Amino acid sequence: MPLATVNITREWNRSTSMQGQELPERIPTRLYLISPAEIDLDSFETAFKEALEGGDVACFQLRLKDRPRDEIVTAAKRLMPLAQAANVAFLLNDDPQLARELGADGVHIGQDDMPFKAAREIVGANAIVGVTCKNSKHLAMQAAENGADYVAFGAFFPSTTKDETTRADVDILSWCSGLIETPCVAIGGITVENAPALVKNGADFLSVSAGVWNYKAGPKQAVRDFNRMIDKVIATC
Ligand SMILES: Cc1ncc(COP(=O)(O)OP(=O)(O)O)c(N)n1
Ligand SMILES: Cc1nc(C(=O)O)sc1CCOP(=O)(O)O
Ligand SMILES: [Mg+2]
Repeated sequence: MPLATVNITREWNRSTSMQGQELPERIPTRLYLISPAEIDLDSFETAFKEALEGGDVACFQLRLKDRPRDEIVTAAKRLMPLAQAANVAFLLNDDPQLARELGADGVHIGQDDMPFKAAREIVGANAIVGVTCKNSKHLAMQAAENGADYVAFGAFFPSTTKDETTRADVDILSWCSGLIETPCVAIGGITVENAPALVKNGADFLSVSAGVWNYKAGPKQAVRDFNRMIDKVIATC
């Protein structure tokens, strides 16, 4: 399985403070893009290429909900090479078996999907397996103990992409980044304008769909503006 060289890990840079102690510096939060639930492949491929041209993106998740398998396969075969050529991890939503068959870099599973251990068994130790934890510290600790590569909290804001969500508070991001090594992903209605609080509170990744694909100035400018916002916020941390 071609594994993108992107590591979903949180490493701490170290710098020496004035008093000579070592202080960890924040690794900048990174973007994790999610496809719309339904796409026209030709026009989305154009938008996807534009987003990748806009700047740093860590991951992309293909999340075609309730679409025929052959449509998902066709989209993955078109989009995955673009992602991996740009060193962006390509994840599939919901379906570990299909992720493995497609040679994806990983899979995202929620609480109503296949259990983590079964998913890990299918995709193997080298693939990325992320887990939805909504607003639950218990789910996050359980996923981390099981070996999840990231835990996803949300929704932090109302989402136009997913109807049924559980509201999460930014405190869970600072709790997670202060307690567990597993990287934390923030998701749900995230925009350039409302994301600073998520970055400030320790989100390792911002998982965004409409905030990029529906951005007024286009997906390339969206990625650029998200990264500029992240750099600005991290500089003040
Ligand atoms: C990064 C990320 N976080 C959460 C989700 C939601 O997953 P799930 O709860 O399984 O809901 P669906 O996306 O399957 O509708 C996600 N996909 N990605
Ligand atoms: C896929 C997904 N999961 C969520 C959760 O709360 O678990 S919110 C969501 C949709 C993310 O898209 P947008 O950035 O357009 O809100
Ligand atoms: Mg799911």
